[in-house]
Amino acid sequence: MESKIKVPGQGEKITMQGETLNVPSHPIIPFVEGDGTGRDIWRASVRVLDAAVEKAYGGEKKIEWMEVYAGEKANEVYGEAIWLPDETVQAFKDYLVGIKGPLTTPVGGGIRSINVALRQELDLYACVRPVQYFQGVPSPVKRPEDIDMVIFRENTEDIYAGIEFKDGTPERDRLRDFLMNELGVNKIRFPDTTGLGVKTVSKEGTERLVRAAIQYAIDNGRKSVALVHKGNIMKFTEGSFRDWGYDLAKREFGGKEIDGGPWLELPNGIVIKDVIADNFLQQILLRPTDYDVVATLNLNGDYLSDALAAQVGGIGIAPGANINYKTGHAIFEATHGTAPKYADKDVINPSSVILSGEMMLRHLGWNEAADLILKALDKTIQDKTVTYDFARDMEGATQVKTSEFADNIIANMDSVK
Ligand SMILES: NC(=O)C1=CN([C@@H]2O[C@H](COP(=O)(O)OP(=O)(O)OC[C@H]3O[C@@H](n4cnc5c(N)ncnc54)[C@H](OP(=O)(O)O)[C@@H]3O)[C@@H](O)[C@H]2O)C=CC1
Ligand SMILES: O=C(O)CCC(=O)C(=O)O
Ligand SMILES: [Mg+2]
Repeated sequence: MESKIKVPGQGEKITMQGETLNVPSHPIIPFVEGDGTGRDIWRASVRVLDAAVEKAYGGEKKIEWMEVYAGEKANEVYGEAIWLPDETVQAFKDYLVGIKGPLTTPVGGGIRSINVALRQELDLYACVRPVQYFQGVPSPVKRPEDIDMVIFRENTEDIYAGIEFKDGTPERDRLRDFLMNELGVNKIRFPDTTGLGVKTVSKEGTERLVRAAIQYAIDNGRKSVALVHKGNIMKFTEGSFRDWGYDLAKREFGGKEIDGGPWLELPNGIVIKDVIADNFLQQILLRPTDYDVVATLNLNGDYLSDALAAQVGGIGIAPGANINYKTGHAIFEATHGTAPKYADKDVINPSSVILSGEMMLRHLGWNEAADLILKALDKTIQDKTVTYDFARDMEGATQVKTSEFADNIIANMDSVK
């Protein structure tokens, strides 16, 4: 099939030297615009990212953007029902670092998640979602400023991986019969209408995620890493996640038991602890300062990241990254989805993708441009010129469009520099 990707005439690939990224001054970075509100958000975000780089480096550095296609736009561009073209996956592999907007996944039947597929194809095992509060953002809790957490969500395993068999299919019948006849699973109801899913959690998958979380805590001077799980019920998946996490912290990071365990303290004072997921959900509302870096399984991480985002103002301001720390592959993306009811209305909050871009710039070592984005976004919120989601609960706010919000951030870069 003829390639639809136009490689920019200028710019170079980002490469990996050992375990370090080698970033040219004009890196080629693939992007997927995204479905639904992705279009408005990307249009606004790319202007903010380019302006930050231009203002921080005066033209010495520049991102050469390369559009690659996935989701609904891939169907349009390739002219058939192709959701994730091979050349898109290959481009993310070849160029190492990319960014994407949200992509639609139908509920029930239809295609499986392209977002999940990309994470699996590139083995982007850590989904890193920082949750921080920007002063002035309306929040449903009394002290949102107490929330400062970074979620490390395992990104390639668990029930989220989609090993499922629909009721009434021969595959479901075979798996059910195997469970009942070969493994003696006969104490639960198994009506014919049962759908079956498989939850996979491995030691290797757990260790590389927990290792990344602890390393992040060490590198960033954080206080604790909490292993969040439902290991009392799912003993050999979520329970093992907890046990393997503690073992790794002892073996590789010198963790010593506090008062006979299971909590540990690392030589630099970082506490490794664990908490059962339902309890965690109430504690983050009541005592968020008890939590800092969080390491958790895939589905828990999905739920927790939206819940925590709500506490600091909503998923409109919740960024993220999907990273493989060994290969250097990374795709940055917001926590939220396509929010289809707002598509093409130029109203949605672009902050999550802008902040995902900010994380990407920091990942490249372009901290000056990243800092500029944070400061300018902060000022824009302080000025109370915000999109509908913040304006509806912010006294004295002026509601602006997605594109205007981006204009204001760019304009504010000069005053905060
Ligand atoms: N990584 C990805 O690509 C993801 C894709 N999805 C997919 O997106 C589709 C829609 O999912 P859905 O469950 O509705 O979740 P969404 O995250 O798309 O939207 C849920 C609600 O969150 C609020 N919201 C979302 N984005 C923003 C934003 N940028 N600014 C302000 N508010 C925002 C809106 O709330 P309000 O109505 O209050 O204004 C919106 O109605 C599904 O197909 C799903 O699979 C979902 C999550 C991640
Ligand atoms: O892939 C999807 O459609 C949903 C993904 C999601 O909710 C997430 O990554 O947080
Ligand atoms: Mg989600």
